[in-house]
Amino acid sequence: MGKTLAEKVWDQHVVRRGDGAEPDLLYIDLHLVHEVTSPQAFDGLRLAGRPVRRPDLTIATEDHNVPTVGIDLPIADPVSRTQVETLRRNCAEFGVRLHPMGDAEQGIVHVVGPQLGLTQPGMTVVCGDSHTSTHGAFGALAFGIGTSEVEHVLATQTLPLRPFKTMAITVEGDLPAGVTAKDLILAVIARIGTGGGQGYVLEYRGSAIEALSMEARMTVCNMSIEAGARAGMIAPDDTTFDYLKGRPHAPEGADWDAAVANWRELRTDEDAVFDAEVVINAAELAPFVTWGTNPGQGLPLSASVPDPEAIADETERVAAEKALAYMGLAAGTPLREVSVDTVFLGSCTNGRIEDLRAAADVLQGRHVASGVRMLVVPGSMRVRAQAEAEGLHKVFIDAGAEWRQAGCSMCLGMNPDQLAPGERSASTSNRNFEGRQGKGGRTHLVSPLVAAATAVRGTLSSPADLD
Ligand SMILES: CC(C)[C@H](C(=O)O)[C@@H](O)C(=O)O
Ligand code: SF4
Repeated sequence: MGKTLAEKVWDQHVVRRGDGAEPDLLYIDLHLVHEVTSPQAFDGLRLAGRPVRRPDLTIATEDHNVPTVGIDLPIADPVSRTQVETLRRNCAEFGVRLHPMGDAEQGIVHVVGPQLGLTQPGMTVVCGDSHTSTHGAFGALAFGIGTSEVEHVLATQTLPLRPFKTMAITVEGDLPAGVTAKDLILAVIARIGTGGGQGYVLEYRGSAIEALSMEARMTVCNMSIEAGARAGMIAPDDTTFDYLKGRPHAPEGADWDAAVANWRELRTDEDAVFDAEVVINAAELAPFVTWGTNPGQGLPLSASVPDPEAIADETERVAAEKALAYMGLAAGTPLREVSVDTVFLGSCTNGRIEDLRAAADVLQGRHVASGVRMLVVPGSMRVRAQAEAEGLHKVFIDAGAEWRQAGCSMCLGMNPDQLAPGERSASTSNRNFEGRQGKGGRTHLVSPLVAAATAVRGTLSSPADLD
């Protein structure tokens, strides 16, 4: 029987087979590190007197706790400052490459790896961060790990793991105009639920996936974790290779040719069998927004806030009632009439250059509605520099949006970028949990196109509503 892409990558990395009784021991090709989940791992190494086994396969960046204004000043918040200073000390002591605040390569860990060409097809990639699934867009097996696993990888460059199940998410057809990768993945999560992917590696495939750009593929894989999956993957193809070629860490010359030849083998075999399969018709998708407090509580923008009474499943009904109470929404309200205070464009889901271009395109010659604040936070300093080279920052500033430095920012509000209690945002990030963007803050997950149109109209909108 043939193998799936995930199984191929897995098999190529087994250092020792556990044969069921014990987990397999897997070799890790790339370990990404940030300030939130690494301090105890470095402490553990220090206590045991161990070095970092492969500093050359380990790279750190400051992202979660960094402010997005005044980055030349000391960080005001003592907890954030300690986190960042601890990462700096640990990286210096253990010889790990770090991109600190202000550095040209600093940014969100999942934006930095791909843009440097560190993330490559067929690799195993880990990070103490759930959205490591992003890197699966390159055909890498990439997943988040806990802090004790971070320590294990730092010490040994391996990880004990039990095999995952595999699920194909096959999306055929063409996405309608104005429908993006973000809408696609929100629709997938609404369909399979936030627990639907549990225990699985998802492989996104089909003509709609093949047609996506590399950055759009990252948006899709990024949110695999929001369906509960361990990882999401897409088979590498010419889109992948074109994106990688010439990046700082991509192979060169004959090594490049050899690498591409190997990467072309990284496809699910015709006769491979997935443990589960979901089929989606791209032509039926529409701009999607969430109305609730988990990423599966989403609907097309043209719909209305659902009525919990009409939900048959008791658990879902109770969850919907609770979500609507928190979100301050009444059943039956058209989603297009929901007004927001804040628009956040950024995060490892939608903080890349194509996302900024898409939003700027909508904002060009328009203005953010009065009473609405819009934060534009590039996913990395490199994205920021590129946007400035293209003049996108001018479009944002002229439209009345705030042009910020790179980081996670309002995606989770571990820095000063937060919603006040009761405030409502349209956000291009990936989680709408209670309090995620600030205590009492209410989050609607949207695409960059919807974010920009919403900023202009002040209510949840798509660019088509602006004509
Ligand atoms: C802080 C970190 C551990 C966390 C994650 O694992 O995802 C964060 O990035 C998030 O998005 O909630
Ligand atoms: S941008 Fe958001 S989801 Fe991504 S790593 Fe940062 S906090 Fe997590």
